[in-house]
Amino acid sequence: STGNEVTKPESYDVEYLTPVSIGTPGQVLHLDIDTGSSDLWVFSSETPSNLVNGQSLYEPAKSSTAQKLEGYTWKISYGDGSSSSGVVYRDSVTLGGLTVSSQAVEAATQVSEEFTSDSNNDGLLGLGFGSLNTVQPKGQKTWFENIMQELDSPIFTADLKAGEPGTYNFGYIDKNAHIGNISYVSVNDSNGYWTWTSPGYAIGTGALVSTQIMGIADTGTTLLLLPSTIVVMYYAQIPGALYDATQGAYTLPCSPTPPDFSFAVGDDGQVITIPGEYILYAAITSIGTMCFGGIQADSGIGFSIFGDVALKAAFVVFDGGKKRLGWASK
Ligand SMILES: Cc1nn(C)c(C)c1CC(=O)Nc1ccccn1
Repeated sequence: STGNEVTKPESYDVEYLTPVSIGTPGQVLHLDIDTGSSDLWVFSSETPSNLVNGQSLYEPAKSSTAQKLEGYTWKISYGDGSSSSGVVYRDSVTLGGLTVSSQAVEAATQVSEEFTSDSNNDGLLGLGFGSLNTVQPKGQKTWFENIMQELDSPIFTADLKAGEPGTYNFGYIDKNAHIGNISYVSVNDSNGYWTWTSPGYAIGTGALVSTQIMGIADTGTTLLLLPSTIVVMYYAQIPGALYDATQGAYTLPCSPTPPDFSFAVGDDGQVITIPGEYILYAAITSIGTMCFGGIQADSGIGFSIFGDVALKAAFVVFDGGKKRLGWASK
């Protein structure tokens, strides 16, 4: 089988939300598909109402196929400081027309302020590796791990776009969605992430700098987080760009358009180029002259993060069968 689903960007492309149907009859929630984590958790009837702010709720009591996993709990914290926790059900979960009849659905009984204030985000659907799942006493498989063997090919693809809806495909590669070859690189899943190594980068029209950048392909992270040395080089090319200690981030003039940023993939010379305009995020001054930078340092994380800023410049194949990533321009 194969499937596909549209995913829509929130403002400034900070996240992409995808309709997912849970339970019988189906309860449609809009989830943040996140290749950087492996829990499927949702706002629910068990989320204290003072922590709910417009989100849709999964109500297991209204699903004839919901089964409570007694004594099972989960608790997750993300690198940006956000967190959530709760209890666990098993229920039917349909994404892109593909149904897993017995998927662990983690109902939140606690969510941090970042999630409460994100009104359109009803939860996360992790597409990392199962080893990252936080359910106790027994870790649960992701939706993709559960559907994989039904798929024509054990893969899914991400085609995120700047300021417009994109697509997640399951089980097949849409040749019309990319331009030129797909370059594949091996993935090291030992830390549960889609971890790969880029052999280099280029700033604007500059020459490729050969250096290894080890990072994760993470649809659930907004920005491109890179080694500080590279980030300093990038913003040094932009008059007026500066590190804003108050924001704890690099900022740059909202105009003119900043230089493109390219990263290499594989040993066949494939390069993904991020247009400079993708690097301009929200204006941080009321007079709107300085903008938040889409490239920031990965300091303290231990690896780089190829988040949405990078992913929306590419067609990306997440190959669960061969544990590899495919990158193509589009
Ligand atoms: C790992 C990491 N360190 N730091 C500073 C950041 C921003 C990350 C990535 C991260 O937190 N991503 C995320 C957040 C919420 C939901 C899903 N993904």
